Amino acid sequence: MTADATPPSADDAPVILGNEPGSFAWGVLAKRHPALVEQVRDAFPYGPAQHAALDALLEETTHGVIEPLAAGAHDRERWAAWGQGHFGRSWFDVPFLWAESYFYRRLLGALGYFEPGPWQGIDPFGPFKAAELRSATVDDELAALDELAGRHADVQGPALLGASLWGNRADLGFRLDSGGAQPSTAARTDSRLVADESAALWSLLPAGGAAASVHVVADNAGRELIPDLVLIDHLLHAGRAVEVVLHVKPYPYYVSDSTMSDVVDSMRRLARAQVQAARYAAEIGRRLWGAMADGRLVVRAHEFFCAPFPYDVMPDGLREEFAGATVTIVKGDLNYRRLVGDRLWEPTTPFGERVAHFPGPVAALRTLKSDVITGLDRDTVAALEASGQAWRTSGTHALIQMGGGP
Ligand SMILES: O=P(O)(O)OC[C@@]1(O)O[C@H](CO)[C@@H](O)[C@@H]1O
Repeated sequence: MTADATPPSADDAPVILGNEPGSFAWGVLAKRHPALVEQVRDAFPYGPAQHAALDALLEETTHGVIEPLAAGAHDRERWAAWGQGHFGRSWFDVPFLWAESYFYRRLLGALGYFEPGPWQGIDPFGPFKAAELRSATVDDELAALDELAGRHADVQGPALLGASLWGNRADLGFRLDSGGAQPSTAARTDSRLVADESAALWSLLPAGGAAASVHVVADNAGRELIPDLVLIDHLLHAGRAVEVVLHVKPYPYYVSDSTMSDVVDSMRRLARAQVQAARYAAEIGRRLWGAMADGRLVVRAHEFFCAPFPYDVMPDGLREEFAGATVTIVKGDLNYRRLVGDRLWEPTTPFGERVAHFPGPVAALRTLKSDVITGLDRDTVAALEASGQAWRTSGTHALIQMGGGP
């Protein structure tokens, strides 16, 4: 990673680019994206036009320069504006956040996702998401919920928050780098929270308080979305919240990010868990179904969630929505990068300072899977650095941080 030539202000840290060989960002562009193109290619019986488009995308992203969207693309104007100054440059020389986001838009475009025709709306990551949802690991995780049935809200709440937090480790893009290995329970128990401000979150959501409006900005489908939904059910059922708004992506993104159809699949998986003798999971599924029906749980898919920008430039409509929330829970690594800015911050940069732009209280729940980090105390940073581990990027560490505007 190197500094952008023109950082917005002298006080800001360098914007992350992908042009330093060996860096995390470089690895994503040079290795993770090409591997993903091949995985997707093998997962569907695509025709010659799609294969040719994938070949061209592979060549462009690894050796070429960034091309604009094709004439006639429904969002060509929008991306032309979003990408000013980037077209014609190497994919490695523009902000990493922008390059990744545009890569997913282009990958879907190459497969005919947006065009009227037989491939329109077919999620290229669907087979990977479906396999995860069918897995025995999910059976076990749903069955384990029975242990929480009937327990006090103060026991359920922290347990379910932890499940939602560590669910973020189950990220299909991340597994492209980890040889397809599922994160093991052993790895999870070795893992550490580098910051835990969950007490401040719970203070906004007392059980039985029931006046809160909670927004949840979702991240991955499957093994992350299920615990997110279970946490949402807990907030509603324990009277910690009167309504929850769940924000998902408008189209498939970053491999496993949740779309509306993933919400439906996860809710079905919960509601049908009875057959795996996971009774409490099934009860939760039915309650969530009911909450959707009576409007206490609402799902939204704003286009900004697939935009290549940090959240400090979110559009006014979205800003107003978050301003009305008691708290917004923001899940995952990418959302964290967008929340604090995709820059090489000093790890001790106060998180609160970085998210002062957010229009209301915000809680970040994230396992660490990229170089961006803020809000750590000096001792924690020293211990992490001394550990010799790849603590920033390996997903072995996690955080819960609180901040936000008025
Ligand atoms: O947002 P998530 O699912 O927690 O993580 C997304 C991720 O896997 O993708 C990016 C690299 O492609 C990194 O920011 C991060 O490692």
